[in-house]
Amino acid sequence: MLLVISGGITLGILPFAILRMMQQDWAIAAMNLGIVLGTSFVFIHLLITKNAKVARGTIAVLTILAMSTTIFLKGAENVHWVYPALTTTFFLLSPKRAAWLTSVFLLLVIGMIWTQVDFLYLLTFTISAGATFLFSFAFSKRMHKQAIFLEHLATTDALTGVGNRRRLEEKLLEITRKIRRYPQQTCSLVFFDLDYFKRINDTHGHGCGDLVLQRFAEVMTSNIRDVDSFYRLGGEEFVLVLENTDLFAAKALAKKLGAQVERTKWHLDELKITTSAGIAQYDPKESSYDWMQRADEALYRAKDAGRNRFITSNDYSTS
Ligand SMILES: Nc1nc2c(ncn2[C@@H]2O[C@H](COP(=O)(O)OP(=O)(O)OP(=O)(O)O)[C@@H](O)[C@H]2O)c(=O)[nH]1
Repeated sequence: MLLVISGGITLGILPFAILRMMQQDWAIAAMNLGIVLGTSFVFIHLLITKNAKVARGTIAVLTILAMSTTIFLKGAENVHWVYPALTTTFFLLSPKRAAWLTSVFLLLVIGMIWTQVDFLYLLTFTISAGATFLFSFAFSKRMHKQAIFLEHLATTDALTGVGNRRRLEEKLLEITRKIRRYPQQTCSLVFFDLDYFKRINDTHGHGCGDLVLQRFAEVMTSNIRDVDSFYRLGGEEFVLVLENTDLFAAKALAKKLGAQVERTKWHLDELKITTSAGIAQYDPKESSYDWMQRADEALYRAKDAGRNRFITSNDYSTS
């Protein structure tokens, strides 16, 4: 979308820039050229970095600058360009940033046309532009809230409230990018799985199993650092992401958490629950998928070795 907008503006404004130069209307030609350069930069930057934030900010600022310059050079008869500039800015930026930028813009425009129009025109313009500002702000705020809510729904496990597989994949992508850039940093993954969970469902019912999963997630999240994060991969399989933690420290923590789970009081006194874990430290040469595969393989080994075990990818030979 932003690629189309920036590419479209570049191609749309370029002929006008050339036309103005031929007409020797240098001020407008310079402004048009500035827009063309700015949007070309956005287009190329977006293609290379895929960073939409910079693109949104740059297009919004260019829009405001272009409209202000037009009104400054061509006078109050061009003041109607304020309305699309307001809605465009609220479309591109967060409600707060857009409100700041457009407030400054509106004050600037009022300052520029002040002496060119009569009082009634100025009043009408101020009220209509103010109303556009307010409705754009309210609309943008609502959209922003809904976007945050939808993002939360799409990345949260409904039963336990911890992040789901999608959020885990986003996190791993962020971490693998960071460690490839700074290879001295470490990060370890711990795949946790409740042992014989099917028996709990079969003996006490699915509802009891659900309560165990919820309590398990609570126990884990309340015993890790703020920088660590915990996710449900699906079923009774969970993943702990430990930043700045090597394999050795991750194994020690996994054991500690496993012991904590064993000591936990569940809603039924007779429940005794243990966990198994597979641990792998990130190797900058591998993909996040391969990293997860190694932790999963270690978990498989832990189950195979009798459960209630904590095994790292270095504890067995892969050859
Ligand atoms: N209550 C509940 N059960 C679930 C949920 N998701 C998956 N399960 C159940 O979890 C059980 C997992 O069983 P298995 O894969 O055999 O694992 P297990 O019994 O823990 O055996 P090991 O992992 O080998 O120790 C299955 O019975 C699933 O139906 C859920 O959201 N709630």
